[in-house]
Amino acid sequence: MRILVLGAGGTGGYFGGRLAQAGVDVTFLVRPARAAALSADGLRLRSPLGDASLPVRCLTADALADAVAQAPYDLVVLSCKAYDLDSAMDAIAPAMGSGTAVLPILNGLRHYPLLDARFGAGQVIGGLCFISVSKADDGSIVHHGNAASITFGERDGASGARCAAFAQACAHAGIDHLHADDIAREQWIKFTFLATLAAATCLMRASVGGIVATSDGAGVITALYAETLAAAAAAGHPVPDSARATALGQLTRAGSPLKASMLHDLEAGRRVEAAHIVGDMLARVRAAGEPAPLLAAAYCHLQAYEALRTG
Ligand SMILES: NC(=O)C1=CN([C@@H]2O[C@H](COP(=O)(O)OP(=O)(O)OC[C@H]3O[C@@H](n4cnc5c(N)ncnc54)[C@H](OP(=O)(O)O)[C@@H]3O)[C@@H](O)[C@H]2O)C=CC1
Ligand SMILES: CC(C)(CO)C(=O)C(=O)O
Repeated sequence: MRILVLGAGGTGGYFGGRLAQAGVDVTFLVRPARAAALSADGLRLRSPLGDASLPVRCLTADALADAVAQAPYDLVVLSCKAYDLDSAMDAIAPAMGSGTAVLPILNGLRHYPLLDARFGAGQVIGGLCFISVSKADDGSIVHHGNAASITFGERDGASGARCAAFAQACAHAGIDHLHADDIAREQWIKFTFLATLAAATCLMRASVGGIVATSDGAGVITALYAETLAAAAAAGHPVPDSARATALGQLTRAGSPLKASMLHDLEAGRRVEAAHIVGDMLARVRAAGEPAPLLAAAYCHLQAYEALRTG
């Protein structure tokens, strides 16, 4: 399977790097500054699952059409931030021939209608990932903790040769993965968990452990999670009881250092995916006719942060 990974930041750098390390045919589609750094230093991973320093193939958008003419890609793994989606879709467009699928691993759901409109729903696989990872100032990919998994599946429920081939590539690279038969269910389990985590940790500027150590912290997080569950139910994908229990356990664990990647971005003064994650969840709960005062407070806070950040 020939794979093109858009972006060599946290998630794309980690998963693409692990695939490349195992000898899978991977090329990174990156912007010029990242291409220069990757050509000079290779891709460096710092991870509890093993450090690596790898020579990797990379391309910039202007060279993609020629590369595709020589040999098309089977799969494009999309790992940009949501606010870069338009430019990322422009960049991958020359690779999106009729036999090429795109697998987004972004958080949230709002990118799917946009990808469908641009490339056709049949070419868009459902995906998500669980990992805590970032690109350090020196360009290396720093993985925090041991979790590093990808979940993917055809959105029409078909078993699909392309997902099977990607599952095989992940297995070959030792990447924890789930080829899901109901990807919408997995997406809603992740989206409700993540939107709660992002809203709570960004609003309180604290880890889960820091929040639940306060007098009402666990109750606030539980109430936030309940707001998001209403959106999942209204979408026809209610979060199963066992998944709720697991999520709430993680969201209210005493002493937990867990923070959303959005809080890491916020603490570093970077742009955040506020509209894509918390704002979109809020809109979905409201469209379902349910109250969402805590999501509204979190989204208000994030918008105020963005306004201050951009001056
Ligand atoms: N980080 C994490 O722990 C997790 C993140 N996620 C989700 O994954 C998604 C990606 O996050 P993350 O990997 O952290 O983001 P990063 O910002 O670390 O990486 C995104 C990369 O995409 C590149 N990119 C954006 N637009 C283009 C373009 N047009 N052409 C080429 N490259 C482009 C950026 O390049 P450049 O450097 O040039 O700007 C950047 O390196 C987000 O939706 C996030 O919420 C999900 C789970 C965990
Ligand atoms: C919750 C987590 C860490 C899981 O991957 C995540 O997706 C994020 O913080 O963006």
